[in-house]
Amino acid sequence: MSAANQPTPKAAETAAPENTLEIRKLSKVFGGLRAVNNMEFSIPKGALFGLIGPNGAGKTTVFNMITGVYEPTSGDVIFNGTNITGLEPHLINQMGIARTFQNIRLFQSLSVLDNVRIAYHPHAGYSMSDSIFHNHKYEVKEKELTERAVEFLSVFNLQDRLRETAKNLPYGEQRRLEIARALAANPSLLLLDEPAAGMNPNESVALMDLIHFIRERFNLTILLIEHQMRVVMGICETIAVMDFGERIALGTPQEIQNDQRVIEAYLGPGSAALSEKFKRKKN
Ligand SMILES: Nc1ncnc2c1ncn2[C@@H]1O[C@H](COP(=O)(O)OP(=O)(O)OP(=O)(O)O)[C@@H](O)[C@H]1O
Repeated sequence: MSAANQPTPKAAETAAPENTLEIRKLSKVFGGLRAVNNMEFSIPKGALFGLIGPNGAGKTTVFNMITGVYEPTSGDVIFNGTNITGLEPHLINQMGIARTFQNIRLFQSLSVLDNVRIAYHPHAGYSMSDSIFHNHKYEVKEKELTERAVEFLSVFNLQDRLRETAKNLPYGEQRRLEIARALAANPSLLLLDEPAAGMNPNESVALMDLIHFIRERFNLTILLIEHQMRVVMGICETIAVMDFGERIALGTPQEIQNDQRVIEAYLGPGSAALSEKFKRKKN
């Protein structure tokens, strides 16, 4: 769909203004497979919200519908009171939603600095002809852009890595750089897809600190998919659990850990009853 043919975002009449994101009866069907079925949740401004579930539950498909990668089969995505369902990914990004990916996506052969400079470029403030003729305006704006990127990278403790090629960074630093790149677009909602995947326990703890830090520093609302339970339970205030495309539970980490359907989804049928028996025996 071209930008000119994009549906105009509509104000959603009933959206609660304090919610940054509302997912309403969202479904996605691939051929015969209902990957997401009537998914619903709301994320208040400033919250840290977790989306979990076994492999293939539909979590990434939800992310892809929020960010415009997939058009929902039905249902709505409301962002800051505006219906953004079906808009192109770049428009959704410009409106203030940024994401990271399950498999880190960086410009692997570029430097750390250039990875962030590229993310800033849509806001560079010079025209195509300024850049072709390398005029004074271009030089000044490029210098400003580099200074901003350096300052920004120091927030992520990557200031000593500016000239390093992205692919040569240790894994934990590549994750930090990916988050920095996403935040360079100045979003208000950040979607993190399995940020702790492949991390050792020390790196996971550092990541949890970083997520708390960026929420405060950049005034963010954060939606997180994560398989490492220690990370999800440790930082999320509310968690939605999916299984076979459906929401099977919603609550605080403590509520989720004790939910029978969640235990069965992760451990198999009958396991909730077994764990109850075990609890009673212990008592
Ligand atoms: N583009 C697609 N075409 C067809 N089927 C798809 C497509 N994308 C996802 N699916 C299917 O939809 C279902 C949900 O996939 P999804 O990737 O959303 O799950 P997930 O919960 O993110 O899993 P994981 O934790 O393993 O990443 C799976 O059965 C998957 O095979």
